[in-house]
Amino acid sequence: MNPLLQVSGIGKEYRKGTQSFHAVSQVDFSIARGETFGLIGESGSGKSTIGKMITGLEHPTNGTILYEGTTLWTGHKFNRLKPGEMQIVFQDPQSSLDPRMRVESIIMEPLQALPTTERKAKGTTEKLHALITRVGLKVEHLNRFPHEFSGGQRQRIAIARALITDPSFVVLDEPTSALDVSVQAHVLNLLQELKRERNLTYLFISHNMSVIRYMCDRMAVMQKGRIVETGSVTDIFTNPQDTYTQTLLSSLPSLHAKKVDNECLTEQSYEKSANKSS
Ligand SMILES: Nc1ncnc2c1ncn2[C@@H]1O[C@H](COP(=O)(O)OP(=O)(O)OP(=O)(O)O)[C@@H](O)[C@H]1O
Repeated sequence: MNPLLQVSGIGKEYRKGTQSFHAVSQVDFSIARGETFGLIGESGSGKSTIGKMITGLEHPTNGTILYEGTTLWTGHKFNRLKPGEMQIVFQDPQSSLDPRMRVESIIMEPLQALPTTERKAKGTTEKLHALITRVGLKVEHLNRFPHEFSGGQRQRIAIARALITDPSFVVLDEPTSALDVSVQAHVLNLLQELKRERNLTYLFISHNMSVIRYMCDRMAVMQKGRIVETGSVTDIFTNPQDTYTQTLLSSLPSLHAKKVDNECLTEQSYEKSANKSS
């Protein structure tokens, strides 16, 4: 079957004066429909730049990006195939939500990119109320401003905003890294449920191996702008081939540890937190 997204040889070079810096070099991967594909690597390894290039927020210096077999990045122009088809959720809802806008306007804003009939169909009061409730907030919250919410609630608003256009593909760029551990678990479980309910495909960016293991089917490990290893999460966790991947894995206390801290959330702790909330 053809992949939903295919990234081939993409690179991003930033220039400052006469200096140039390759943030991303020769990156290849593909994501099948319905899959969650993880990108992991240390800070500055190029993960966010890849997410931005796929969603058209940055233009690749070279390479190609295909979506449903159609070229997204043509080498000089980003072809947005269907408005709202692809969305992105950023790490920090504090800075990604406009503090002067009420929640209703924030969530509805992406619909502006859609043709009028589609905008009207997707932006009904009924759909808005169903969505805000589904992400765990209340209808009365629609009239409030971002500063009136906790970090976890703000990320739920960002998730609702990403889903209002009924996308098929969502880039999740460190969506829980700025949140408390117990809140992280709830938001990750919400993302899993929404994926199932809405047949979503995710590119999941994280620097946390445990989060990647919990969320993803396949993954790529990045170091200094390049992918050093790609494979199924199971294969990479049980038999890492690259020395950098081995180092990342060896820094995990234990995949079966009971310990819960900010750096390592185990699968067990997600389940425990999720059960507590239900
Ligand atoms: N607009 C820009 N201009 C110049 N350099 C940039 C720009 N955006 C990113 N970079 C540089 O590109 C490199 C990759 O950045 P990127 O944000 O993609 O890394 P990352 O792996 O997502 O890191 P983090 O986990 O810290 O977000 C970094 O060295 C960064 O400083």
